[in-house]
Amino acid sequence: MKAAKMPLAAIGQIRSTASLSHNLTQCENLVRKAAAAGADALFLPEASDYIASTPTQSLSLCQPLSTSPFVLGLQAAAKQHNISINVGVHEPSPSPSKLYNTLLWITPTGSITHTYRKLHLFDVDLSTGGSVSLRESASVVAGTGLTPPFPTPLGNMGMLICFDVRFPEASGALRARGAHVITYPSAFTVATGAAHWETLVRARAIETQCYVVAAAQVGVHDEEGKRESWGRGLIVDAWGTVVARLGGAEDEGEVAVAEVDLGLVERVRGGMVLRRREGVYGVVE
Ligand SMILES: O=C(O)CNC(=O)[C@H](CS)NC(=O)CCC(=O)C(=O)O
Repeated sequence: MKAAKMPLAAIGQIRSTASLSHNLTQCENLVRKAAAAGADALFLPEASDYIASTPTQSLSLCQPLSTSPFVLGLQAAAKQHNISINVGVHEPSPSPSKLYNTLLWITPTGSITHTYRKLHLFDVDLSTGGSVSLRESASVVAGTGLTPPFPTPLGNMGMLICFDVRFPEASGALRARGAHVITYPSAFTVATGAAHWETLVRARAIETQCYVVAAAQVGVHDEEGKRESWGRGLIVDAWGTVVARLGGAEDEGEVAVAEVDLGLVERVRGGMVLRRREGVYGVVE
């Protein structure tokens, strides 16, 4: 008997700028490529709608999900190509001076069925391993909770964003609530990407025994050259093996695909049971 076809995941790599229409065109091209490759879902990076140069510009570009031409355009593309889309965007918050860093799940009918708002904000001032100074909290307000994993054609989906990858408690909680796949759309800096990106993504896959899908922004986002992202999107299986990978700037506008084998997830989990100990982790003497 022929084995049932496994679901196929695609990651897409883009270089968002402050032009929403340019970014939508890039993403629509990736939807076409992913659909042509037979993918069931396309995973796009964090902040696919735009990357601004200043907090003021970011606020001025932000639109409600229900009227954003970027979001509406991707909903239409999902429907046209009969594919699910996971995409990071900005979303207005109740505060007039802050927005949310939000992740959307769009179904092949074009509906937004699940959202997640980034919990951990990237406020850093680094001198080790390159100089990085970014203050996400200047324009972003953190979300207040995890989105429980939900069923998709690829298995139960857990959603997190970028800097969240440094907090294993978050991915661990999603695994405990039934995730088979965890997504981390990202815009890693070049300095921290070179030092940590692949190690962090693979570690989250290994310890949660989940597939991890990590689509990434790549290249220089602004004319002044102030923001540059590391790229190198990855799909990692539940054993920690990299099953799809994109490179740096040469892979702007590219997709990479991998099958999601839920049988592998079960075999990895059954063969190595990561049983938590009760009553010990909360206490450090
Ligand atoms: O600014 C936007 O609009 C989009 N958001 C981002 O690019 C965010 C916040 S500045 N970047 C990260 O979280 C990088 C994390 C990172 O690089 C690390 O953990 O090392």
